[in-house]
Amino acid sequence: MINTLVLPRPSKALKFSSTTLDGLGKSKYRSPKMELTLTQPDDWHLHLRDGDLLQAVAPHSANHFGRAIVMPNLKPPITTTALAIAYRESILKALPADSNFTPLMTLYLTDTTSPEEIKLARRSGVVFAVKLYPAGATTNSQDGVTDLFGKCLPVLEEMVEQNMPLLVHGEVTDSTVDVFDREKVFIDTVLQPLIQRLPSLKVVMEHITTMDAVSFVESGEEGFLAATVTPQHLLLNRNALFQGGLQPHSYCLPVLKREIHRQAIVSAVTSGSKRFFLGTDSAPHERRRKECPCGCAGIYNAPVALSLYAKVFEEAGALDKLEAFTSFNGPDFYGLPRNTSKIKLMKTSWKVPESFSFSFGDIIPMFAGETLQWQPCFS
Ligand SMILES: NC(=O)N[C@@H](CC(=O)O)C(=O)O
Ligand SMILES: [Zn+2]
Ligand SMILES: [Zn+2]
Repeated sequence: MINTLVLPRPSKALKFSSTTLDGLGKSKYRSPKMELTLTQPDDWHLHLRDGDLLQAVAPHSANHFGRAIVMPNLKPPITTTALAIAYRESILKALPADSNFTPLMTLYLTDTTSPEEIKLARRSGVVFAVKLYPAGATTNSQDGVTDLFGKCLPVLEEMVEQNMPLLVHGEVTDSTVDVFDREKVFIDTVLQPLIQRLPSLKVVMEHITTMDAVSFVESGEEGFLAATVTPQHLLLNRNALFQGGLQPHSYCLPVLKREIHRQAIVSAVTSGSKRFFLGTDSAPHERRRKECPCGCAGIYNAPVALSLYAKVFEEAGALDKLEAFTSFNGPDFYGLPRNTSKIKLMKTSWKVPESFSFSFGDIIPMFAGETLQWQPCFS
């Protein structure tokens, strides 16, 4: 299925602009009028959290995405199939009544995860991957793996048996390694040896940030090695962290890198390669946990992600490649059916809210208060 770029369709566009676009009046509608019709996208890397945060953010993802790989780094983490089943139930309860959103659950790998747990996960039908957090690498990773080859080989071998993908936060945690080099060193010291040892293990390198990761993924076996890519790593370089002062809402892990890396990632995803697919890494934290002396890592992008991906592909002159990235490459890699429903993106200016306010606090979205050009809408 090829995505359709229709230009112009004035009457339909105006109808959408007045009735279905959030907070948007006809007066803001700009020419030339364009709309993109895409097979409904999925998000292959999402943090939905739990409790109040889950209630707050689940509708944003459910509005735009059909399915999402839900990350297991809760406190305490989702380390068993039983916990994943219970977490899935609470996600389903947090969704709007008419939502068809499907959470695809993951297990948090630890030094003590058993091969039997992988069998249970596969049999459950609701767990679709296992997530590797090197202990100490990122938010809520303290229970992660301390020694992958020393502690986890039997589990990884069982994952090969069960055709269960390993999703990887690809950074070393050695404090003597420069924070901007941690992804590259992880590729050289962990991922390369892992793939050599277990070539039939399906591996997704999550939220890639460097040209080194691009080359590594491109050199792997298609169908066995792939990567998710976030809006922030496509649109921002490390200057964004210090633009006019310290910018906590641009801080995520792996940290933003140099412009040359951003460009390599843009080239990779807009090339049409099947090895790269949409994973927002939308990672909400309450404002007071970001704007504080030791602010935590994570960017909340669920409400803006599709607009931002469209912007990247448009600026690269590759809108014809957008749909494969948002809607085909992910399910194809996971061996799941592609979605059949469609969504539309309208080329129209809209302002990103400054914040989302809830009784428990505020969440600041990526590009808060800025004007974007593509807006998802539903007819
Ligand atoms: N990306 C982030 O900066 N943070 C994520 C964890 C992760 O994906 O590494 C989070 O859970 O907040
Ligand atoms: Zn991560
Ligand atoms: Zn993440």
